[in-house]
Amino acid sequence: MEKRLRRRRGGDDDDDDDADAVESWAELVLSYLSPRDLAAAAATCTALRRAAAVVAACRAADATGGREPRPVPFLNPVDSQPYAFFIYFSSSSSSSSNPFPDASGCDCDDCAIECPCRRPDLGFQSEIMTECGAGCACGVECGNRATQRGVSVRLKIIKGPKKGWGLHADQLLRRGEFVCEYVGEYLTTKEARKRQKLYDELASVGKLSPALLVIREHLPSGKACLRVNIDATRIGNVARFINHSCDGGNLLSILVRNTGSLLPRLCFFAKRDIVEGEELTFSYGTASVRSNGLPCFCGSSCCLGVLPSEET
Ligand SMILES: C[S@@+](CC[C@H](N)C(=O)[O-])C[C@H]1O[C@@H](n2cnc3c(N)ncnc32)[C@H](O)[C@@H]1O
Repeated sequence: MEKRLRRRRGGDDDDDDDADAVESWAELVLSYLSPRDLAAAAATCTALRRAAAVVAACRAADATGGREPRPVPFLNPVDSQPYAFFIYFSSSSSSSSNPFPDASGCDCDDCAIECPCRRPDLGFQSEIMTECGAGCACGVECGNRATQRGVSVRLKIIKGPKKGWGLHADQLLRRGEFVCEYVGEYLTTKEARKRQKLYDELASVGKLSPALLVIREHLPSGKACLRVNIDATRIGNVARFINHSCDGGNLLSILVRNTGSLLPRLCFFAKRDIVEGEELTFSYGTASVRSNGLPCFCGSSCCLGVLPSEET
């Protein structure tokens, strides 16, 4: 950041000490400010205005802020909004180091060949997959941790006239290829209900694009159901930009459970070959559509006209 700032200023030697001080903490502080607060900070002095411009340009150039293997840029052919603001949390957060020494895990020489963490009856197209976890001896490069290395395919976030920002492939994605995890805050159902109410109010007047997902995992007994609430509205990753399609979309959503973990993670894989530039979509669900549902603009021939929204 410091180097970039200096380059942008053309190496002026007459910048005062205050400006240098600003540069040293600008990235740390300004990159956490909302666009409104960033603009307010920029209005206070020249040094902050320069620093804020760099922060804004960096955000637009890479939504991940360097936290994924590849940058994911924002592109906006619709209006002047340069980026969408949220706190980025990397999908590679599922650590391979073991914070719980007693946690169960495998000790294989090569998990890609045979591994107790891998359920052989499950695989691509199944609704649930299992991967090595924090208690396993293997590292992040293990062959049974395909969804734990972050977003390694090329993606871009493009704003559309009706659906807002959407996630697009920026390369050919092969059928079955891992795309990204749906990263966000895991909420209790009580908190999810509280937030959903607020989000509905804000969304109905166009002030927010909520990204609160409710997942239900039917447990093997068939008698119980685990409800998981993931809210990517304020804290999340690129998956928070995936829009809904009534035809089910081109992404397959699969629950992935790491050995030793109670909660599953929701991961997206290419359902078929997806060409460069194509928008990535999945179905938000066929659950009962609420009367205050937002209009759906997925454009598919089977569009219901209203966004599915689960009763929370
Ligand atoms: C998870 S966010 C997706 C990213 C969002 N488009 C944005 O700009 O941040 C979900 C929100 O996107 C919009 N959205 C998603 N799919 C849509 C669709 N098919 N038609 C209209 N709006 C859609 C709705 O506002 C929805 O609440």
